[in-house]
Amino acid sequence: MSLSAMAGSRQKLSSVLGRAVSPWRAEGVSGRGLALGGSGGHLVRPRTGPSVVQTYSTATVSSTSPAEDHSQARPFSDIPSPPSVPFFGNLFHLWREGLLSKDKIKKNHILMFSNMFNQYGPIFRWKMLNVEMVCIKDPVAVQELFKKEGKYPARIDIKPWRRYREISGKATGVFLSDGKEWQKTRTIMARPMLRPKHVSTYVRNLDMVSSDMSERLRVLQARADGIEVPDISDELFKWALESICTILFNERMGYLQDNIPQNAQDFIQAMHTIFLTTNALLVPDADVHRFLRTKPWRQSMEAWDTVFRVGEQVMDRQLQEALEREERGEEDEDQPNFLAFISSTGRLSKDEIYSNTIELMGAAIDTTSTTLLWTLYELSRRPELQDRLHQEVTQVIGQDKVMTWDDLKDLHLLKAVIKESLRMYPVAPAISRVLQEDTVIMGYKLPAKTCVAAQVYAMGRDPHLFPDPDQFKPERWLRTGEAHDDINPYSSLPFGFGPRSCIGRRVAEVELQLFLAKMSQQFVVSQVEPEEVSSVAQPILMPETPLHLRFVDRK
Ligand code: HEM
Repeated sequence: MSLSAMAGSRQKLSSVLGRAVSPWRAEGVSGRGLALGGSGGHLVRPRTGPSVVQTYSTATVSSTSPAEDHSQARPFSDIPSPPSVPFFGNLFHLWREGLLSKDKIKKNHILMFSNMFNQYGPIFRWKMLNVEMVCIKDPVAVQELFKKEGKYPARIDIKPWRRYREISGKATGVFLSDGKEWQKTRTIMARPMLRPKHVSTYVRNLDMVSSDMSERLRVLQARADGIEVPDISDELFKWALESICTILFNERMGYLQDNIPQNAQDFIQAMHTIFLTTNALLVPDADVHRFLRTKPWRQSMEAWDTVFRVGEQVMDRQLQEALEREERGEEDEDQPNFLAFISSTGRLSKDEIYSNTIELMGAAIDTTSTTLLWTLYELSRRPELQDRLHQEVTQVIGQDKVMTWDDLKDLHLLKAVIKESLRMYPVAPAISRVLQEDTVIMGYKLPAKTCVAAQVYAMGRDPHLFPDPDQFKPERWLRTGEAHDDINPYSSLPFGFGPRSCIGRRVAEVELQLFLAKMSQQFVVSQVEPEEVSSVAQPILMPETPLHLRFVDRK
């Protein structure tokens, strides 16, 4: 398919680049709706109708409709909370409990949130200086929260990231914008990112990426002479960057090799720095760090500079090459790509196109690669599960065939493995919404602007919601599984929910499916020294210690 075929409302490439060339036309894609459900017809998926069976039973107050009655609702101050003092809130209590030390903060998805639910029940509030939050882990309440998120759902403000845009004059992309601006951008980007018709066209290129990745693993394993593949997370970061760039630009970047361009390495490193400094910058407030020019502030700002510098270079080159091809009258694009599509709509400025594309590059690396890492870790502990996966993949795809979108639909066990991995290790341990109006949740009156966090990690590990929550059991997601009907779909929402949910969900799922299918065809993965690995949230949920994995060829 040519670039012209991807174009929308006749924007000229010249209007992105400032030169005169022929207009791009749009492909007419119909249908609507976001990727709310799982990916396989045989998997349990969130339902949007009335609440499903509530399996959580420790709620001290009713969480459903009667409580919506504002007149009967209890005041905000009645919500259980750790001991608090005026202005400082729970600061001293949390400090006394040791939850604010650098090491403990990383474990707070367990130490603070999971434990406080045990202590206070399925809803509690906490406050530290200017940050106040209500945490919930009742799936029915989570469903209520999303139902009431309003026309322009908003997450908690990640101030340091937003400040960078303000200071540098860069446009705000879909992740950080709110209100009408968010809605406009989201509507434009949802088409190439979420519609199956678009996403299915990325499969061919992504299949090549996963084949190359398998080859790379084979080479690295041979070099390691039967011992672990060194720096497996670094390899997965490169895989994630190669995958997303293939989707965004329809071009292979060549990142699956030993020496990748310094720019790409800088980009990956800068994204890690941005995540690693975020928690520190939120307390007491990003502006205090800015005023004092603290180390995390400087590191974060430099990292954003790097992300934009590299991202802009990549995009300048992509647009320039596209322009030159058009000027030569070449119709050499037989695959759609994201950049061509959003440029062609004519509804985003060049700065907005750049910021949004760079945000997608950034959002795609640590999320997808960490999910893959956790999945490999769990698979390495279940050789019999790997055999069943191998069987499924060889039955559906065979040994060498190029994988297609239709093939992926039939990989039910593989999809259940990914769902289970995300239940136990959700990249984002919590998902927040800032209430747009006064709202009653679980029988309490919450004023507008309250930040409510659905604690995804805590729900995923709740034995009332998932029997044996610390056991990796993909079977629970299969229709043939014994307990699947009891799973409340709102109890595992690793990609969030509703119109503000992860826009990269479908592409992430396809990338993971292709990688894991190829890997199951060809390798058995094992841990060099089997060991338990625990998680840290920084703020992405990552393994606390490096994983030592070995990939043994099945041939
Ligand atoms: C396993 C991989 C991934 C996970 C678990 C994940 C998870 C999430 C979550 C939890 C959110 C917040 C949703 C909400 O507030 O309801 C989110 C938002 C977002 N994600 Fe992902 N993500 C993944 C991969 C990706 C990829 C590959 C991309 C880019 C291609 C991406 C781009 C974004 C963007 C742009 C948003 C903000 C959307 C908006 O505000 O409208 N994510 N993601």
